[in-house]
Amino acid sequence: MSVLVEVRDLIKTFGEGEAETRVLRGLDLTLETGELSALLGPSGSGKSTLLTILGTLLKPSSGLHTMLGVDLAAARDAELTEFRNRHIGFVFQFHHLLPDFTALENVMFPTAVMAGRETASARTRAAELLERVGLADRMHFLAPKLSGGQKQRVAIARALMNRPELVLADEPTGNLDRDSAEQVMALIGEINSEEETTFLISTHDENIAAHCRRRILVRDGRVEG
Ligand SMILES: Nc1ncnc2c1ncn2[C@@H]1O[C@H](COP(=O)(O)OP(=O)(O)OP(=O)(O)O)[C@@H](O)[C@H]1O
Repeated sequence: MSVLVEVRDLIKTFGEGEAETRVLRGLDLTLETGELSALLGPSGSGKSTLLTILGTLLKPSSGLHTMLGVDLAAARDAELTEFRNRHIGFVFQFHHLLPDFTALENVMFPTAVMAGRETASARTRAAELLERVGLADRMHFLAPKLSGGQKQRVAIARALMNRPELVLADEPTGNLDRDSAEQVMALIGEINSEEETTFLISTHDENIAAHCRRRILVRDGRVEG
């Protein structure tokens, strides 16, 4: 295994002066390639803030953050955007699918839009991914015609479109019933072992954490243990 992500002495504060809140307080974390980890911790402990920083959508106040050996804490915004598009996928609690488009278009669009055109290879890749997540027969359904679990599987396919090394998931099953949540986690487990994609999944649900090989507990802005 090799180191994919490294975070050292990460500090994140919001606000200034008397209103300053220190959310991450010297957090250390290493993620190895191919890990499937649950990110656990009490509400307000800083899990979403950490995921947002790891996703390069938010800058830390200080500390070291590297991924694939690139110093992201020092990178400029344009570099971060490029890096994020190439190497990181996101799955959120709410799927954020575009309602006027089909499952296939929802998976394909982010990549096609970035490339400035709808490429044949993007369409092929999107179709393969939808097959992979068990939605070959739903490809041409408009997003609102899919069930909650199916929408979340489309969101997973979309996150994998650019073959990211890291997928960050913030409560990905928080909006699903128990059976759909289990299916989504089983799928994540399969993709993780087949493709060595590293997953970091924030959750409050022990049943979800049980699918993950590693547990990372955040408390008071630090990783415990
Ligand atoms: N933009 C912001 N401005 C000010 N405070 C913020 C901001 N974002 C988060 N916080 C604060 O940071 C703390 C940690 O929030 P965060 O969302 O990271 O926690 P969490 O562990 O993900 O919680 P939950 O499990 O409830 O989702 C909270 O006290 C929150 O109020």
